Amino acid sequence: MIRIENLTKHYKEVHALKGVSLHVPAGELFAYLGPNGAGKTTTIRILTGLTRLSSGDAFLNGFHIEKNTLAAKKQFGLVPQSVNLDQELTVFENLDVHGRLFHMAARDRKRKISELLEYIDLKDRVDTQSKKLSGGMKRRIMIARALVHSPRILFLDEPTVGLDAGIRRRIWALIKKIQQTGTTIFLTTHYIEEAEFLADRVAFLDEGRIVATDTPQNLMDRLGEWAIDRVVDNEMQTAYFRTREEARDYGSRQNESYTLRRVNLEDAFLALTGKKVK
Ligand SMILES: Nc1ncnc2c1ncn2[C@@H]1O[C@H](COP(=O)(O)OP(=O)(O)OP(=O)(O)O)[C@@H](O)[C@H]1O
Repeated sequence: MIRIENLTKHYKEVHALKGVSLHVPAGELFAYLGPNGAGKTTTIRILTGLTRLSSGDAFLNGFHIEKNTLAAKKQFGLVPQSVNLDQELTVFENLDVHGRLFHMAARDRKRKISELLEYIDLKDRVDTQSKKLSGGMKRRIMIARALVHSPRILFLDEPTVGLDAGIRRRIWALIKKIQQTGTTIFLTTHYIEEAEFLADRVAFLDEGRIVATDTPQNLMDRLGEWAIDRVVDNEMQTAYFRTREEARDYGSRQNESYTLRRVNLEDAFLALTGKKVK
């Protein structure tokens, strides 16, 4: 559904993408994970026609993004990182404008908007001015807006950035629900637990290069199941183990106090790049 081949992007002397290739099959929820500046937004901007690529190819549902732009643009909905609803317009008007851009008939727009507001549990806000909504509601409305024209692919750029933990979980539930309708979802995040919870597969992006692509479980299994953290000479050191017993045994032989915990995706990223995601 999404195919990227050897994609590069230069902004003058900055090499934001240095040859990214990946394939996301239909229906998959794919997370693109990396620290600030890794190139996540640049990739989404290229795929959605907001920035031109420097070299390489990219296809959405078989349509080349620069040779068959119009058809490619119909394949996706985009939820950008920052809130860009028209604050003066009502919820209905914000969604309706989007439907008009895709030349949907008035009756179809009305039906689809009502269906989507029901789906995201905000039907009672249909006539509310967008500026009166909470941050979490605005995010849900932006997701609904991206779905008005029934795209096959949904791009979510940091969909829960700045939201508190409870609201973040609500958005996660909505994203899972959308995937269950068969939509392919491409999500960027620097919240490790978001990728771990949501994604079928994850790509780790570091300085414009993909360093690993796999399921969250396989990426973590490369290290083991248990980790021991301890502070040695003011530095955190982590050791990995297959079993809890091995880890406990190791811990009991150390002079310092230690913390025993399960391996997470952050460990996998750190092991591959030497960096933390956050
Ligand atoms: N318009 C631009 N002009 C020049 N450099 C840019 C531009 N947009 C991005 N960059 C640079 O390209 C690199 C990748 O940026 P990008 O925004 O894609 O990263 P990101 O992984 O999305 O980070 P974040 O999590 O902060 O959004 C960074 O070094 C950034 O400074």
